[in-house]
Amino acid sequence: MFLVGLTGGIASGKSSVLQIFQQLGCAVVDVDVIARHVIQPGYPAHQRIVEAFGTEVLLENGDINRKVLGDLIFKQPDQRQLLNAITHPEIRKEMIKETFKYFLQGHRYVILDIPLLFETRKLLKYMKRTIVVYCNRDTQLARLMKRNGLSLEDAEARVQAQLPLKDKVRMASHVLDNSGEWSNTRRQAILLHIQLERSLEYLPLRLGVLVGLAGIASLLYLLARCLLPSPP
Ligand SMILES: CC(C)(COP(=O)(O)OP(=O)(O)OC[C@H]1O[C@@H](n2cnc3c(N)ncnc32)[C@H](O)[C@@H]1O)[C@@H](O)C(=O)NCCC(=O)NCCS
Ligand SMILES: Nc1ncnc2c1ncn2[C@@H]1O[C@H](COP(=O)(O)OP(=O)(O)OP(=O)(O)O)[C@@H](O)[C@H]1O
Repeated sequence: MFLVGLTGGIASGKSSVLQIFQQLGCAVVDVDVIARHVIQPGYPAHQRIVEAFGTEVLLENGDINRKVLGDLIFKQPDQRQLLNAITHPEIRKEMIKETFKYFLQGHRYVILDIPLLFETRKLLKYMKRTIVVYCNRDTQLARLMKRNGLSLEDAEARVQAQLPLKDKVRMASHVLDNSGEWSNTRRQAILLHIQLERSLEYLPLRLGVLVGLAGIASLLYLLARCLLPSPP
């Protein structure tokens, strides 16, 4: 198995592209979904967020008020770092669990949608390939304002909380241009999936595991022969 990191800018179309890969039967991990999960009431990150940001970031039912917390962290880099320090370790633990599950199921590759892959860089070394979902800045802002009901100023603050998309494009091994029609993006994603499915990059890890298992089996066999009495 090998890992493919999918990233891009806010509202550039990562989740939409991830859905295509999922429909094609790929193993996918969505970090935004995990990020929502680990800050639910009862999870350690929830308590730490309340300790750090106060009860003002809570809704009446105890859930995190995403709008209030978002407005806070997208405009203040120090607050953003604080939230990242609380949430990212919890997110990474869940990602590892989900990825390992796919490994056991025998998938050739797993696509992980990691919005901040190039910003935090912690997981970059584990990615055999990286995909950036790109769209031009005006389209990005327009889609973000429409989807989240944001003003231009708030949308720009969110875009600026991340590395410029053009820089991410330069660092990627594959780029999917999602500036145009949806059908066009879909075509690009399908072609990339075919390419990834044909890749032999899954073999080293699979062979490594097989060799390891064979080694353990041989050891157990030798041990059994030494310990068990030999037949008369
Ligand atoms: C601040 C929160 C509550 C805002 O929630 P909201 O529903 O408005 O946004 P959502 O979670 O859907 O995220 C949308 C996008 O915002 C961007 N984004 C989210 N968090 C961050 C961050 N800390 N820094 C930069 N960009 C971010 C990503 O592109 C993400 O895909 C939420 O994003 C959050 O808990 N963020 C911290 C966890 C995190 O870093 N997530 C990003 C993936 S590691
Ligand atoms: N090719 C497209 N044409 C028109 N609208 C699109 C296209 N691609 C995505 N969108 C719309 O743009 C918005 C952002 O897309 P999406 O949620 O997939 O982005 P994202 O990168 O996952 O966002 P985030 O960073 O916030 O998680 C959505 O409302 C989606 O429906």
